[in-house]
Amino acid sequence: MPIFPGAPVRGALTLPGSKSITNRALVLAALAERPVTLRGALFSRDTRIMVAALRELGFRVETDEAALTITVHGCGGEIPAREATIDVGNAGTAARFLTALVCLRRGGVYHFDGDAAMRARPIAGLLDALTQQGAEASARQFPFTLRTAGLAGGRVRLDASASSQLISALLLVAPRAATPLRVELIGDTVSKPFVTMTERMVSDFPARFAPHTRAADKPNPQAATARTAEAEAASAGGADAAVLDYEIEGDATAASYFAALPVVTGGGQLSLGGLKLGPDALQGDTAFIALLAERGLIRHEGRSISRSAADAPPHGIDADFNAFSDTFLTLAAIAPLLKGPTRITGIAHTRHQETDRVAGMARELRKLGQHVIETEDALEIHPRPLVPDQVIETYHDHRFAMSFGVLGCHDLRGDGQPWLSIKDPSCCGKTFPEFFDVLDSLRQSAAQTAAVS
Ligand SMILES: O=C(O)C1=C[C@@H](OP(=O)(O)O)[C@@H](O)[C@H](O)C1
Ligand SMILES: C=C(OP(=O)(O)O)C(=O)O
Repeated sequence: MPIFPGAPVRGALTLPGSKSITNRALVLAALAERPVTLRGALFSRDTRIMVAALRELGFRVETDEAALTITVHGCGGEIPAREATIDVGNAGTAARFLTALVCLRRGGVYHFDGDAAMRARPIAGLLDALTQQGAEASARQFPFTLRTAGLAGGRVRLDASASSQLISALLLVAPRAATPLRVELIGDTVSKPFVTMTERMVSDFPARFAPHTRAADKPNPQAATARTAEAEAASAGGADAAVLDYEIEGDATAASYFAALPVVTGGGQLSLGGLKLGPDALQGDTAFIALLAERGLIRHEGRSISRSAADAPPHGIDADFNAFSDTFLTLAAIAPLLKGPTRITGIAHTRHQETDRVAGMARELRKLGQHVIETEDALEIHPRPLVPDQVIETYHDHRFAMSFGVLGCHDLRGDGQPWLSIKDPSCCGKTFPEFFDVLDSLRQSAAQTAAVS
């Protein structure tokens, strides 16, 4: 698909719901003792995979895509289906969170598989930890069958150096273990803000249960009191009042593309609806916007991102992206337009994501004429004149499609004509199905503004 470049963007857009928050909230709601409605939920391939899997496991889940709501009828920590086949696609969150979730059931048999890419993604560390709790896995990567034994709790050793999602998976189910689960980490932790997000969501979720208590076999006086209070509130307000609401933040990783856009189109101003900032915000990926603002590439005030044609030329950035690595591709893709080299470190773990992102990014940038130095953990991009008329390979990775989609908005030849094409742009459906429509409508409104002024 050719990308049409645009004039300086000006306008407002609403971000889709966060993938990470939606998929965590779906799991927490499935574990809750009363129904929860997620509002502003993301509807994309990754969240549909999670919804389908929860239904496969016997949970009642109602979706209303027009209203962006999903209502989950949780089963208080029980997993209804004793046997199920679960397809996790290429959704890391679904793959890791569901593997841990099913282990709450004693005597269950669950068959897991995913896309070809998922068969190469890390899961062994989590399976090893769950094995310490009595589960038996037929293999140490997808596909595998998991025979489950419930979660007894106690000490569990976990190697999560490949992905923070392995930690989050255990943290989401830990409060439902029969006794406290103590996770001892072996090796380094990557993507730390996502672990904090999990901890905060587990403790703040509206339909929170009393930790380490299974209603059926381990009554706890405190939990019983909480449940009675909830039941009274529900009967006083009628059936609808029993449904709790949970608001999903706009996706901060998706926001990175629009934060980069004014740099690419030579200025403009965008308002990012749904972006949540401040101490209550859950997503560490907002650090990307702060980084661009701090280094003078954009101005940033609340939800507004801007850049004026009169601003100093944007310079290359040297930064450690370990904590917000999904956004490194956004910066790497626009690095050819920056003055001087860009150096991105802390990204070795992204070699095991949708694709080997470090190698893939180096390959695509070289195709565009850039001088790229690739090491295990880093990329150094030295800008060179862009080579037009290239087709960007996306490797089934939404972030390649969206990042290079943003670069393509730069009017390289100054004639408003496409100079870059994206192969398989629909892979952005993993987290942001409407991405290219939003980009196109911003381009059209920028063109109208340019024609009027
Ligand atoms: O927990 C999460 O929601 C995520 C954690 C990160 O993965 P890793 O911990 O594998 O880096 C991130 O890249 C992914 O998009 C979402
Ligand atoms: C790494 C990503 O996804 P996943 O949740 O599949 O790990 C991502 O969205 O960039």
